[in-house]
Amino acid sequence: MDDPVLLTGASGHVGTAILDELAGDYEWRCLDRDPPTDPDDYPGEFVVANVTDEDAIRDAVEGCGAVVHLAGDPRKTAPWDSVLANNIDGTQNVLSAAIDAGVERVVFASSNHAVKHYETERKPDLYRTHDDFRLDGSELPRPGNLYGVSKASGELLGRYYHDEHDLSFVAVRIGNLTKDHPPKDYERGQAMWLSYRDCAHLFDCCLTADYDYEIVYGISDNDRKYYSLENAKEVLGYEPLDNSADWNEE
Ligand SMILES: NC(=O)C1=CN([C@@H]2O[C@H](COP(=O)(O)OP(=O)(O)OC[C@H]3O[C@@H](n4cnc5c(N)ncnc54)[C@H](O)[C@@H]3O)[C@@H](O)[C@H]2O)C=CC1
Ligand SMILES: O=C1O[C@H](COP(=O)(O)O)[C@@H](O)[C@H](O)[C@H]1O
Repeated sequence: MDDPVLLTGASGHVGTAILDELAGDYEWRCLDRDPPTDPDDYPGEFVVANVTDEDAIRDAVEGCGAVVHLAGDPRKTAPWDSVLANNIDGTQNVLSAAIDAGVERVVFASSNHAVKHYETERKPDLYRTHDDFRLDGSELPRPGNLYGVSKASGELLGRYYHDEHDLSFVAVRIGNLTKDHPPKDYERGQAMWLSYRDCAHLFDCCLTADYDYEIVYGISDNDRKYYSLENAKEVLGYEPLDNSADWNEE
């Protein structure tokens, strides 16, 4: 990817995990609604803008070859007015501007909460190693909250822009990104743990592989798991290094 990559929500946890490893690998254009404490902490240009601001997003995406779209309200308790504006309208603005600017691919931060109700009738067994139930990305969403509905909506917007405008789009249903070690005393979190370095590697794969429209799961190679990594491995070349079982905290 020679053209700039727009990274929305650059100041957050996922943005930090990506930039920690990949700051020097792309020409980044970072964007966040909050100004950075120190712009020198970020590679390239830093754009302060809200993804709900159509004109600002059109300017920000100009000349980019790809967008990694992370910005949004990440709270699983987020109310409808917030996810409607920040997550659904914001994603529509980003995708629409990307198409008009000729952007080739968009990588979208979706979530485990888009499919959380698959767990309802299977927990806690599906969090344990003896259970071989897997979601593989081909299933319909079953959101666990309005935040999950907004993430499923982002996936659907991507589907539309792929089919209508040939945009390469991948939705990464991120599990539980936690720095340094898996969540403690939390089986579900251990089953969907995503380490920082695996996160960066997965988004790197999303920026380099060839695909049309994909939904992949973003977790490390945990012994406990109920999300399949096959699609991410086969389509994107994802090779995770971490496994929550290595921490032996269960
Ligand atoms: N951290 C995790 O384990 C997971 C994260 N995700 C998704 O990944 C994305 C990033 O999550 P985190 O980095 O954890 O969240 P975060 O809250 O740490 O970072 C989000 C960033 O986006 C910015 N932002 C929020 N609304 C914005 C708007 N309207 N316009 C511009 N910037 C805006 C915030 O200022 C913040 O810097 C979110 O879309 C979240 O839903 C999905 C699943 C798991
Ligand atoms: O989508 C998200 O998921 C993670 C993990 O979910 P949780 O139910 O284990 O908390 C969450 O931490 C993050 O805030 C959210 O954006």
